[in-house]
Amino acid sequence: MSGSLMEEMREATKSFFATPKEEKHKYARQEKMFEGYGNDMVLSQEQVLDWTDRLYLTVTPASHRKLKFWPRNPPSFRGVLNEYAEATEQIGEVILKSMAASLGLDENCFLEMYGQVPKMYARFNYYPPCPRPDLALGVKPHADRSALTILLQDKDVEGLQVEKDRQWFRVPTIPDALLVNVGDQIEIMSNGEFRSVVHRVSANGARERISVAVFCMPDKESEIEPAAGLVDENRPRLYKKVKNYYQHYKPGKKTIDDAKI
Ligand SMILES: O=C(O)CCC(=O)C(=O)O
Ligand SMILES: [Fe+2]
Repeated sequence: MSGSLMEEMREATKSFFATPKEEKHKYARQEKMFEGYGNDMVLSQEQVLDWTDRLYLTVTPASHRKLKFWPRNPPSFRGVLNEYAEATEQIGEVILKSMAASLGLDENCFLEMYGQVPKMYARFNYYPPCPRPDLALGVKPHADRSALTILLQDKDVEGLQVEKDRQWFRVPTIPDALLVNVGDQIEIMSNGEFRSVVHRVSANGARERISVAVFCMPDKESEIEPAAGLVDENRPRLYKKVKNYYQHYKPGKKTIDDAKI
């Protein structure tokens, strides 16, 4: 993907979040629905909210788009997102093939489990400056329920952190790079060879930050499970067969634990 397309996507995202709130509310998500503009879905009174505003859209297949949630302002938004989605889809495919091949599997092994109608959702994240960054997080620790997440980070402002060995490590911003996170579904398909990464976003006292996460997902009718080539007497099967995994979310729990044998 060209650096200029990344920059156009960042600019369109910033411009959307900078429009007046009446404009953004035209795309507001309905209660209990994930698609549209808003913030955290409130599932309990004790819930601590993330310090962020979001816009959540289905981007592929094009026939599943709900255009009523696609911003008209800035006017470039829809065209840029369309182009960005096509480029991202191709990158996702190349990475899935390479990941399968790197494990000695047929390169189409993961793609075949993806089924007929793989999906991509885009989540546009806006993190306003936070008066008490010591008390809040932009996004709480979580692992993505996608297969892969292709992340376009802010060009200037850091915030993302990944967990390894019970420690948090900051992820630097690299202007012309996309960051690819392994999600839960690749962990399952690879029988744990690739691990879904736990990550969070810190709050920033001085500067706003944006990011665009594209979640790549198998068809919800498709069953996914550890690839047969990765299971033998020395490598026991670690995960069950799952379907429509994205909907398995349980607040406060690690979704992947449900899939473990
Ligand atoms: O803002 C970021 O860098 C990460 C956002 C994220 O983890 C997500 O949207 O799932
Ligand atoms: Fe995430």
